Amino acid sequence: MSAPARIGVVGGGAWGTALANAAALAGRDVILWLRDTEAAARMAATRENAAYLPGVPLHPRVSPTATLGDLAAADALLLVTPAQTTRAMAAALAPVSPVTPLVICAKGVERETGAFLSDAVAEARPGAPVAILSGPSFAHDVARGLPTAVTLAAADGGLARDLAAALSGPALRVYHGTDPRGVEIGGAAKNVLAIACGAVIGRGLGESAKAALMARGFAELLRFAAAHGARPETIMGLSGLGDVVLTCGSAQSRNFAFGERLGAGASVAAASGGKLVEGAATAGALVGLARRAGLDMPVAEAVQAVLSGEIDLEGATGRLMNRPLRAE
Ligand SMILES: NC(=O)c1ccc[n+]([C@@H]2O[C@H](COP(=O)([O-])OP(=O)(O)OC[C@H]3O[C@@H](n4cnc5c(N)ncnc54)[C@H](O)[C@@H]3O)[C@@H](O)[C@H]2O)c1
Ligand SMILES: O=P(O)(O)OC[C@H](O)CO
Repeated sequence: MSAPARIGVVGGGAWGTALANAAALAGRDVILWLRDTEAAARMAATRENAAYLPGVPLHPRVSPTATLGDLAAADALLLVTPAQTTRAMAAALAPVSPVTPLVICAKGVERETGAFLSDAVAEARPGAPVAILSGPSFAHDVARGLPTAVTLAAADGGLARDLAAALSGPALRVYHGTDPRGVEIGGAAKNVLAIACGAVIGRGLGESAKAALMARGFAELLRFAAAHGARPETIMGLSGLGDVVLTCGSAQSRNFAFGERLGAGASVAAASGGKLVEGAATAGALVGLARRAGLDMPVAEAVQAVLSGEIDLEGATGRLMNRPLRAE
């Protein structure tokens, strides 16, 4: 494909709006679809997404809409609703734009089926090219034009290159690649690890413990990725290591903040503060995939055991610290 001129963004939360602004800054015309008609009208009138990105002006090239059919004019579609809704969104788009390339920007694994999002989307919308965009990127940073870099990968390297060029702008540098599995695994798994790191800080176990957990969690991410056909260099890049460092090191992350509140004694139900916590939705599916592949993922297992109420945080810490000693 040649570089797409019009980008459709599906989902008007924090990340969808930030990506819409970034694509507009990159020179694209952007159709931003929201499911809520009133919210779309309000955004069009006020030129601001007050619910998710207050104080950030919407770029003039971004047109909010609640009409799914408007997305038919787009040359590429970014899927930016929560991971657990990605399959349904892709299916809803099938009649509107059956072959338009889809870029999955959500981070997670399907809870019900254990499917990677690229497989879920391919099933829901066969025949349409699929790409993944992921990397260290807080919506509030990107929306304010602060610089970062992410990776966009697709099986078709030419498609990935064209899409990356279309979305790259003054503050968002989009690298391209041909390992979509590696990119999606990094984005999904780092959220689970960030919950664990947040919990360590919330319990007052210290920065040394957090660093040790991050490193061991990263080792299990590498094992998981290799067993699922991803390339190690992808995991060492922006969408793996880059996003682990960001998300596990900042209370700006919703996953980290959720873990931190759990560590401080909040219940699982209360700890999200009503925000989207993708790692909580993905932990069980990630652990299920690891078990099926015969992989040892003690950090992800500990997160899932705490979330399911099987053990408390003290029990999880004891379990991790008392594992048999082994070579690194
Ligand atoms: N916020 C970030 O910094 C950031 C950065 C990179 C990736 N992501 C990923 O992007 C995805 C979305 O995150 P977000 O931060 O935009 O979340 P958000 O909570 O800010 O917004 C989610 C949006 O999706 C909409 N939505 C929810 N369910 C829907 C459904 N069934 N159908 C249609 N729309 C629905 C909501 O109304 C809302 O507009 C997540 O997978 C997240 O991991 C977020
Ligand atoms: O706020 P979080 O934890 O969903 O993280 C946002 C992004 O994924 C960071 O790259």
